[in-house]
Amino acid sequence: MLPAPKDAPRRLLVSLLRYHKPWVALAAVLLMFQQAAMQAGPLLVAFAIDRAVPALRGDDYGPLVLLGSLYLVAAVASGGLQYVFIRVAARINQRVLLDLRGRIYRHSQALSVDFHDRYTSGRLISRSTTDVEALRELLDEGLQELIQVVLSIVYITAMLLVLDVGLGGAAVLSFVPLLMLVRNFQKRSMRVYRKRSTAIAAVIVKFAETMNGIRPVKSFRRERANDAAFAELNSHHMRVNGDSILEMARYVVLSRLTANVAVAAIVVWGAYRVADGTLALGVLAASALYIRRLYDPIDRMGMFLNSYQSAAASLEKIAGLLAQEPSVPDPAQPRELPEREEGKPGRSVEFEGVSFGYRRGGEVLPRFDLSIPAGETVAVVGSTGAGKSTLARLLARFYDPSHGRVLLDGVDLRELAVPELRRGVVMVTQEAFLFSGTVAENIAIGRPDATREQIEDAARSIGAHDFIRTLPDGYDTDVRKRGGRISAGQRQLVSFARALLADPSVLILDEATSSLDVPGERAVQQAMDTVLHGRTAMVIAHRLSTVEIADRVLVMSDGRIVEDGPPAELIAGSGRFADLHRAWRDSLS
Ligand SMILES: Nc1ncnc2c1ncn2[C@@H]1O[C@H](COP(=O)(O)OP(=O)(O)OP(=O)(O)O)[C@@H](O)[C@H]1O
Repeated sequence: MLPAPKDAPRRLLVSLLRYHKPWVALAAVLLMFQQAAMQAGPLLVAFAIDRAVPALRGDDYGPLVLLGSLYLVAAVASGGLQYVFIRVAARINQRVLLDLRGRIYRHSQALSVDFHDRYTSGRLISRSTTDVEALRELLDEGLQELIQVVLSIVYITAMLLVLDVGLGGAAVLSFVPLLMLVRNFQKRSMRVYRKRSTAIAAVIVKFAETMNGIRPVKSFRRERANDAAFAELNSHHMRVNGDSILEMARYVVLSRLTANVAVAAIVVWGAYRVADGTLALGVLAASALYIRRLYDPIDRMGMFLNSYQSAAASLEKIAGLLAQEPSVPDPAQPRELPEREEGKPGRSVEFEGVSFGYRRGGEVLPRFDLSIPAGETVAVVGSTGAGKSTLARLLARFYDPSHGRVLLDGVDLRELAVPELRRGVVMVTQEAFLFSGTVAENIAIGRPDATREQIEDAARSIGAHDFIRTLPDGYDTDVRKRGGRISAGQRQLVSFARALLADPSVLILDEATSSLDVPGERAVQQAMDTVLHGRTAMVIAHRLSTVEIADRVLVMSDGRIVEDGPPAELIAGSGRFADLHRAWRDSLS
């Protein structure tokens, strides 16, 4: 679980309700009047028995008619107030939930890549679905229950004391064991609810992971193994859920038993006193009704505690998530990039005394310096795990270096204003991800204000225009609906068109490892030439043809740059790259 300050859940709830203070106050006032109207009933019964019945014997109908009318008015008022209250409460609750879901989304998106390396999307989905749902239950039912319970206890105790101090006092005393039960239930159920929230998150994580990786699942025939793993998580969730129901059942049974014993004792005592003549019959009848009503809320208190504990466990998790700070924060005093000279291609990049390690694990890139002049295309090669992607991610500022600085035209990336960084450096990743929306929208992601003409121009320059036109709705084809029809090579072309339109000064390209058919490969190669032209570029190269168009090659091994020079020079030498190049050539012949 993510760490959060101890009172973070409470503070989160308060901050969510902060904007709705007047409405919360109105809801509280409505409930106060509603409860007063509701609790007037037994008192009116006492008057009816002790006053109206004797008056009736003297043919005086007045008191009975009055009491009957009052009873009716109280019942109608109670119902009417309850209706208005429900509407007000729904208004508050829906807005609070809207706000919370929005906060979770915005915050999760703002957190840095290293957070998402650790915290799976399944867990995030669980936070914004089941955990928000737990809060909804608390707000929709729980809080209303709580206020009603507290108010009815206060009103009823006051009524009982007014009717008869002895009976009232006895009823108050009987609350001591009940409160002890409540406390005990609260402690035990919190543990269970924490476990339950984790268990349901595990179910969702497994689900999301399987469906995200459905292709490898199919190709490795993982269905059975996954079914077994899922069944285990699913039944664990069921067991933990069962535990929470048992806790509730235990509480309900014990509290009812205690309440019934108390009612019996008080009624027996009251009956003796009526027989003695120290208590009026109407007062006993009203007291018995009130005492029943007094203990009724104890069950409902259980319901409230149930939803409260469940919501508290969920709020704890949500608060933990919201307390996370981005590890790659926006600069406090953002700096602009210097004006670009007319005709100068791209911007210069400088890694100055940089070293880096991921949060989990040791140092991946030991201290190094690297200078890339503006307009240069650098191909980075090396064996798997050598640190090529890590180098690229530092330049894209997915992570900040542990030591040293990465400079763009002399400005530290950490100080660079966010829009400048967005325009300055763009990374095209291997998977060429397409978002839901049309092809045109996908191309325009880096420049939302682009006109249709500019979008089509970019696609044309990349060589994607012809295939896009053959799609069912051309540029307006929804990529998710037709996702299956856009091949890997075409997806890459779309992502190149996107990069070309965004027109960054520095382009980082993680070349796809998956090989395409020969025409597809050629099209992608040409598109790459176009997109790299006129800017500074870093390409993680997996193809010989890519290396050959680079001005310079960096060979990486174990996080170090072991060779650095123009491709022709390195090929002619006797180093690692020359070996690699020979192997490549051999594989082509
Ligand atoms: N998110 C991460 N968290 C922790 N360690 C990581 C992370 N990403 C990469 N590493 C580690 O950093 C080292 C360098 O990885 P990197 O992905 O930069 O290599 P690469 O040269 O790009 O490899 P490939 O060609 O296979 O993509 C590896 O040892 C890897 O295990």
